[in-house]
Amino acid sequence: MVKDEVLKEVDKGNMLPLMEEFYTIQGEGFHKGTAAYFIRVGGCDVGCHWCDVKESWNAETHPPTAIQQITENAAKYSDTIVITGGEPLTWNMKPLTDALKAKNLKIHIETSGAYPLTGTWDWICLSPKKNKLPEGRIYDVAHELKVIVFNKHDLIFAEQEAAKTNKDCILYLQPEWSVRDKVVPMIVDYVMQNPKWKVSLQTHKYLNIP
Ligand SMILES: C[S@@+](CC[C@H](N)C(=O)[O-])C[C@H]1O[C@@H](n2cnc3c(N)ncnc32)[C@H](O)[C@@H]1O
Ligand SMILES: Nc1nc2[nH]cc(C(=O)O)c2c(=O)[nH]1
Ligand code: SF4
Ligand SMILES: [Mg+2]
Repeated sequence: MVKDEVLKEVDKGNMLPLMEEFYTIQGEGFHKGTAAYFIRVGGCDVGCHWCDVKESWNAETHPPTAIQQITENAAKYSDTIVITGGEPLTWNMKPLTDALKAKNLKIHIETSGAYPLTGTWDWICLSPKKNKLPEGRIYDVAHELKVIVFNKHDLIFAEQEAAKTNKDCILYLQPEWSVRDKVVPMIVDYVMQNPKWKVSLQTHKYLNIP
């Protein structure tokens, strides 16, 4: 395919810049401990200074890949697929989620919500970022809110974001990895004082798995 055609297919969501795929254990949030196949889509301009996958940001460094290929491969590994990135909602997720659904797979997303929600999802983990806030209906449909705590102010931000969510949304505070020793005691204290929140840890990093 020539470059222009590829760009058009990426625009429609029929091809996606694929950074990596791996079968692992979901490390974070509600489904932690559950085996799942991860699809990491490149491209993100949210710019979190502590992002643990900065190599994902530049979409041009990740090969545009046909969703049929992504889907057929993923189906071999697991009945639960996690779409992450980068920021997956940079792209139209409808073709990918339609194709995964046609294979009867459960589809989860990890998203900052910085761009409009596309695709159909069995589980939405919304991890909002101060520098590019989610807008619109994602708060109404998110299954879990996962706020990363880098400093004390993030607890105030967490409450502001929780106030926008639906009543069934499960609320998590997750330590930013590089400052975990400092913020874990603060989070523990906060959750005991405010038990509507739960703690989420990046357990895959403790397990030394992807
Ligand atoms: C790399 S992001 C990709 C998906 C999407 N861009 C997002 O931010 O939700 C996956 C998850 O890891 C979290 N995360 C990224 N860097 C982290 C870090 N240094 N410490 C803790 N969580 C982090 C994000 O907040 C998000 O919940
Ligand atoms: N094991 C594992 N669990 C995860 N949960 C969310 C992740 C992500 O980067 O989106 C992630 C990841 O990178 N690895
Ligand atoms: S939104 Fe997600 S992928 Fe983008 S910089 Fe922030 S943590 Fe990284
Ligand atoms: Mg990760």
